Order: sequence, then structure tokens, then C-alpha cells
Amino acid sequence: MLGKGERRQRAQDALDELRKALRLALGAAVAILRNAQTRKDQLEFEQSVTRLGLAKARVDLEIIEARQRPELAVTWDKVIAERDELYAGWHDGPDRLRALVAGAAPGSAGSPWQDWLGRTGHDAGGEAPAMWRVGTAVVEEAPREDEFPVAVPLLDRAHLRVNSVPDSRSVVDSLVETLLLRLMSYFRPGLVKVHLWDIGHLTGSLPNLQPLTSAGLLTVHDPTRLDDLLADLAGHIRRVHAKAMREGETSLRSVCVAKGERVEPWRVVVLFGNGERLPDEQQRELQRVARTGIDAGVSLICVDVPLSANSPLETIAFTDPRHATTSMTGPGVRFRPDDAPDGSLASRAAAAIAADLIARRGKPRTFEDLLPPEFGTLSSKDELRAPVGFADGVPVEVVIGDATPHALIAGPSGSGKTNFLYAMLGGLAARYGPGELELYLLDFKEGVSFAGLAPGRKDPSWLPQARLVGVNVNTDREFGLALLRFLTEELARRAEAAKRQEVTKLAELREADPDGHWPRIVAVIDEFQALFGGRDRITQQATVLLEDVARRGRSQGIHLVLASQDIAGIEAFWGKPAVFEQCTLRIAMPKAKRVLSETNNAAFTLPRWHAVINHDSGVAHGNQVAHIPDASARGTFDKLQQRLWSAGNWPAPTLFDGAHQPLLAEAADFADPAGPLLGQIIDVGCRAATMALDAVPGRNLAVIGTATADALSIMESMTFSLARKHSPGSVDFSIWCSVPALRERVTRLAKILRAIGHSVDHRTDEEIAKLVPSSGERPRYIMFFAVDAAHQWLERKQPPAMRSGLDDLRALLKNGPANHVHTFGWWRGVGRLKDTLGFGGTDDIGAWVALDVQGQELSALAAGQIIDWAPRPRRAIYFDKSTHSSPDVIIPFDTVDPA
Ligand SMILES: Nc1ncnc2c1ncn2[C@@H]1O[C@H](COP(=O)(O)OP(=O)(O)OP(=O)(O)O)[C@@H](O)[C@H]1O
Repeated sequence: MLGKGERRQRAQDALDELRKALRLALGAAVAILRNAQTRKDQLEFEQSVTRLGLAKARVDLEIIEARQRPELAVTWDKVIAERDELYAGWHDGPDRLRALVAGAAPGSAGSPWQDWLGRTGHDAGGEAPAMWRVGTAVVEEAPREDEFPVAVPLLDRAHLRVNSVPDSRSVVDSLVETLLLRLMSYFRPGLVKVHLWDIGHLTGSLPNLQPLTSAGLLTVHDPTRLDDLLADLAGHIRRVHAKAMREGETSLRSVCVAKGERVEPWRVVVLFGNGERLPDEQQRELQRVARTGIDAGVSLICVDVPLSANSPLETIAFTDPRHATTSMTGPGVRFRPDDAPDGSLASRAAAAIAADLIARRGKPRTFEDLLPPEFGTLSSKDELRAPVGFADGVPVEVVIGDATPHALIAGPSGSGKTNFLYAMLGGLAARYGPGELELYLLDFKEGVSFAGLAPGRKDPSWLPQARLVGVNVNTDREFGLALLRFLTEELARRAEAAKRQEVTKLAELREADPDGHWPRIVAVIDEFQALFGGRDRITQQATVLLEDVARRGRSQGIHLVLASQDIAGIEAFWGKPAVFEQCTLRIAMPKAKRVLSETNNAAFTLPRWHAVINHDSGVAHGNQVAHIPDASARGTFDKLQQRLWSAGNWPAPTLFDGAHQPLLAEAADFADPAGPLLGQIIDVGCRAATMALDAVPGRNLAVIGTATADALSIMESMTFSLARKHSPGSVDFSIWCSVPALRERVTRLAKILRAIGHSVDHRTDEEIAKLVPSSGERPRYIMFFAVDAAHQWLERKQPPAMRSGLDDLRALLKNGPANHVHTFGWWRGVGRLKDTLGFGGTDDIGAWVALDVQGQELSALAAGQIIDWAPRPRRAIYFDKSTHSSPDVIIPFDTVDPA
């Protein structure tokens, strides 16, 4: 057993052991803590040195004092050693950098402004320099001769963000200005366009560059209209992407590299902000432009406009008013922006660039420049495409196809609509042969604007693609209707063919039926609002048909080009926007109203002979402004037409001229008449209205009205065509006329018939009343002029039967036709006709032609149908109960020389 003292001793020893162990542990912990603190101090020290830069650190009092601590002195030595090691290879660094920048930034992209300022560039812009110089830097503590140039990528490579500090604005401005001058002096003037927006000012930013505005190279945007600028850029980017895609490339840059020249100018957009984020919507739009712009040649220079780096972006951040760092070199290298040229020098250089471009444009692009080197080589399978004008010498095209099936053109009188149409038709006709493109051209204006496209007296040539030319149709709205009807029929024919081939679009139909004739059809209607000029049946029908063609034409390759002075004036379309919606291609001439979208005011500021071409339904971002060359002067379109016409043997287009009375002798149907011809139908085919003469009751015809010249012309047309249809001796003619004033003319008619060899029973007196009974042996045609005037004799009753000539005439009308005796009578009013026919006799008049007779008077002759007809000179309506659902408007022939 241990004694008490011994036990205590043991406990004491154990306690001492424990204390010793604890002391050791504590000491170790303190040592660790102290080491950690030292390490922390060293790291912090190293960080301060790095942050300050060695040069500054060397003279910084705090650092100097800290270096007194041995452990920090070690760190200092380490930093120095590391720097030395890092820079061991730097002795040739500046040279390498100089060579690098010289290679990547040739000419004005990299050399001092003294070398290039004031001289305009010649580079065609196939490929832009990779870098653009902004200043000089020197690595810390390096001697001044080790300075090296600092350059940033721009144009097709990156955007630039510049962050200023207080008092640095003038240096920032100079930096941006010099950079822009470098860009503009490098390329041929016109290839770089600058857009300037400054949140603070409308004018005043970059004043030395203002001379560029005169040539359109600099556009200063309203501080309150950033939305418009961004929308415009978005539209531009979309268009350029589409253009690149069509060329089979993904970016504009690759298109231009392949072509060796810039096909679309770069747009450098300089935004001066105030350091704050833009409102959300604008910020989003700006980010979108940043993301998609590079591939479309849109470069941003954002000064104090926060921009997140979701796209290639370099930054220049000022650290004090004279120095900046850049993301190209990292924070350790500060650079000094290059000295900028004196303001007047810069402004003179800008003026020289503008002047050069203006001089270059001085050779204006002409109609000839719209034409391709080889004619008629393109296929219209997918679309029609042709340049119509130029923007800074670069062609601006119109595209008519599935996405932009129809076009709407507007502009006040004299603004150049017709000229635009000629430019467009010329460009298309030179590219697409008649097998690819057919044109139907209608002009509701007074005048003959399209007449030259059809053969004429002075110029026998025509445009090979033209199938129909309608001029002076201003009073013949029916002709417009006829064209629309024709187009809907063609639509139906195409839809039917497409259905048979189990396809839906023209391009597919053409693939499925390669031997078929499926050209694209373009129907141009100038002053088309005239078609909707009345509150009548024509307006109603035209509205329905136009909507139908607009809606269904898209897929069947039938395209409308509608031109008008005033779109707003077309009442028929109020509340029925279908036609306008389908017209996604909008062309606005200077001062045009309504054709572009409501907020798009581009047409108001448009210079003369320019047009806004917009393939986006008139929304601002789709605007393309182009100068339209003169296509109406002699030696332009007419010369092209001559060349195209003489290159082949093309069928001539049908010409409808509303101011011209067609000659019976020249009517196609007169060559071999199927029956009596009455006049020319107002129709796309320009056929003659021909009455069918079967041996059935009712096959008589009444001409009604007092318009003597027209009535004579119709009576004569019928007579001459019947005389031509039948060989002499096979039919008999009766020619009766009791009016002395007409005797001469009617006698001439009888003489001509006899001269041909026909037998003619010609009467001018009361003999008329002794009507010859129907013979039944040979067909007889009774041409009875002014029937009502013969009533004086017809009404006399002959004893003993007390039967009058009128009774005989009624019997003749009733029974004649079944025996091939047809009466063609002229009455000078509906009432007079009814007097002759008596009660119930209207059935015996199966067809009639009305002249100066109001529509409502005629419904009794058309089984009660409402006849919509307001008489007009040299026009008539023809209605045949047995074939017509509604009357045809006809133009009486000129019968002067039927031979
Ligand atoms: N781009 C152009 N360059 C030169 N001259 C032009 C141009 N466009 C039109 N002109 C001339 O201006 C005149 C009017 O042009 P145009 O007939 O095309 O106008 P419009 O808008 O159709 O007018 P309106 O509706 O009165 O017929 C014509 O004499 C034409 O030669």
C-alpha cells in the first residue's frame, strides 16, 4: 500500500505532466498564430505592392516602413525577384509589341496622325485591320524608350467600352475622335458610317467631325430618341444577316472577305452616357445590338454606358484624367492616350472625307447601273429580286416572294411613283425572261404611263414580259375588276395544279411540274384607289377580289404592286386591313403619308428622287433609303425594252386603251365572227361581245338609248359581222330606217352589203310597215333602225282585219327567231321599246344593249335584277338573258372602215 505522502507526490507529478503538456500545446498554438499573422502580413504587403505597382511602392512611405520588418523585407525581395524573372524575357518586349501592332494596325490604323490625317483612304474594305491604336504605354520602371503602342480591336471584332473619371471627358472625346478619324481615313469614304448619340446633348459632341454629316457619314441622333436608333440598328442587323445568309455565309465579314470589298458599310455607333444603366428596355435592346451587331458590321463605342460582356468587348478605363488601363494589357499597364490633332486639322480632315464621298457620288448611279451584266438569266422559282436604287453607291433591292408577296407604293403627285415602277420593272425585266415573269400593268391615271410597254405607232417594240397593258382606264373601273377576276381565275388554276401535284407553293409546283409554264405574275395597278372610287357594285366586288388575290396570291406566285397618291383616301378598306397587311413591301416616296407604320416618319425627310424601301410592313427598323435613278427619261427604260424585244420573238401584250375606240376591222373576233359582234367587252382578253343566234324564241336584240353615234356603231357592227359570217346568197338582210337624218348612213350600209353580194331589202318609207312574213327558207336578219319612229306607220290599222303593222311586228318578234328570222332593233328609250312590245312582249327580246339609259329603267328587261349602270359616253352595257348573270360593259366599235 502506498503511504499518503507518496500518493500526493504522484498526483503532483501527474499534474505537472499535464501542465507541461498544456504549456507545450499552448506554445505551439501561439507559434502557429504568429506564423499565420506573419504570412497574412506578407500577403497583404505583397498585395499592396502589386496594387501600387513597383515604381510607386518603391517611394511609398508606408511600404518603406513596412520593409523594415525582416519578414516583409523577405517578401519585398521575393516580389523583386519574381518581377525580375518575369521580365527577364521582356528586354525585347516593347519591340515585339511594336511589330505586332504595326502588323495588326497598318496605315492610319496604327501610325501617328501626322502620317495620314487629311488624306482619304482607298481600302475597299475586304478585310479590316485587326487593331486600332489608341495610345502608348510603358511597363513600370522601364525607360521611356521602352514605350510601346496600345491598340484595341474594333469593327468586325469587338465593341469598345470607355469609362471616364472626373475631368477626363476632353481626353476621352479626343481618344474617340482620333479613333474615328483613323477608321474613316483608312477606308474609301462611305464604308464607315458613324452614328452619334449623347445623353447630354443634341449637338456639340465631337464637334470636329461635324463636316461628315453633310455627306451622311455622321448622323447625330436626338438624345431623347435612343429607341429609334436602337430599332434602326436592330432592323439593319436583321437585314444584313439575311443578306449574308443568302450569300451562304454566317457573317457580313465573311461575305466581304470573299468578295474582297465591303458590300455594306460598317456602322460605328458612339454612345455617350452618364455612367448609369439605361432604362431596362433600352439596355436590353442595346445588349441585343451588342450581341448580334459584330457579324453585321455594327460596332459600339460606349462611353460611360454600362454594357455587360456578353459579346466581344474591350474596355478602356481611365484611372486619372490622363491615363487609362485597358483590358488588352491588364491593370498593370497604364497607357497614355495619343495626342489628338488640333481641332481645325481634324475638322478639315473630316471635311475632306465628306467632300471626297460627295465627289464620288457626283457620278450619279443611273438606270444602266440597275441592269445585270447578262439579261434574263434568273429563275423566279423562289422569288423575284432586283435593285431599284442606290444608297451611297450600294444597290438597294426589292424582293417579291413568299415573305413579301405584295407591294404598296405611295407618294404625292410628282414624287416619282411612276418612275419608281419603271426602275423596278426594268430591273426585273432585265433579270427574268418572259417564261419567268409575266406583267399585267394597269394605270388609272389620266395619261398613258404604261402605253410604251405595248406596241405603238411611234415605237413598235414592247416589253416581252408584258401580257396586258391598260391605259386611260380611269373611267373604266370595270377593267380593273376584270383584271382582278382574271387573277383569281389564274389563282384557282394554279391552286388546282398544285393540288394535283400535292404541293402548296409555287416553288414546289415548279419542281413537281418542271415542264409546266408557271411564271410569277406581277400585276401593277397605278392609282389603284380609283378602283374603289364609288359606293357601288364595282367597289364592293373589287374589294372582295383584291382581298382574295392578296391573301392567296402569296403562295401561288401572283403578286400585286399597288401604287397610290393617298392610301388614306381608300374608304373601301377602312376596317378591312387584310389587303394592307398582305402588302409587306412598302415603298414611300418623299412626303408619302400612311404607307409606312404610324410612328415611322422616314418619308417626311426624304430628299427628292429618293424612296424608303421597307420589307417589314413599314416598321421603322425595315427602312432602307435609296436614290432612285431616272428610269423615265429617253434612253433608259425604252432602250432596255428595245434590247429585250429585239432579242427574241415574243407575243405582243394586249393593249387596252380606254381613250381609244377599238376598230371593228381590227377586232380579233371579226376575222371569223361566231355571230353578231356588238362591241368590245371591257375585259382582260379584249374580246368582242357576240350574241348567240340559235333558232329559238327570244333571239332578238334591242339597242336602247338616244346616243345615236353609239347606236349606229352597234347596229353596223352586228350587220358587218353577220355579213362576214355568212356567204353571200345564204342569208337575207332587211335594213329599215324611217328617220331621214340617218338615211345617208343607213343607205351606205345597205350599199356595202350589196357590194359584198348579199341580198338586201332596204326600206326608208311606209313600206316598212308591210313586214315581210318569215320565209323560213333562208335566215333573215332584220336591222331595224329607230323602230319607235316607224310607229307612225306601224300603228295604222289595215281594213278589213283591222290588223296593224305593230301586230305583225310583235308576231315577227315572237315567231321569227324559231324560223331563223332575227330582229335587231334600235329604240330610243325603254318606254318606246315597251310600246312596241306591248304587254308581255319583253320575253321576245332575249338580249339588249343599253346606252344612255339609267340602270333602274332596265331591271324590267332583266327579270327584275338590279342593274347597276350610270351611262357614260362611248360605253354601253350588254345583257343576254340566256347567258349572262350580270351585264358586260362594252365599247362600241369604230365601224368606219369595216373592210
Ligand atoms: N428618280 C428620278 N430622277 C429624275 N427624275 C425623276 C425621278 N423620278 C421622277 N422623275 C421625274 O419627275 C416627274 C414626275 O415623276 P413621276 O411621273 O414618276 O411621278 P408620280 O409620283 O408618278 O406622279 P403622278 O402621280 O403625278 O404621275 C417625271 O417627269 C419624271 O421624269
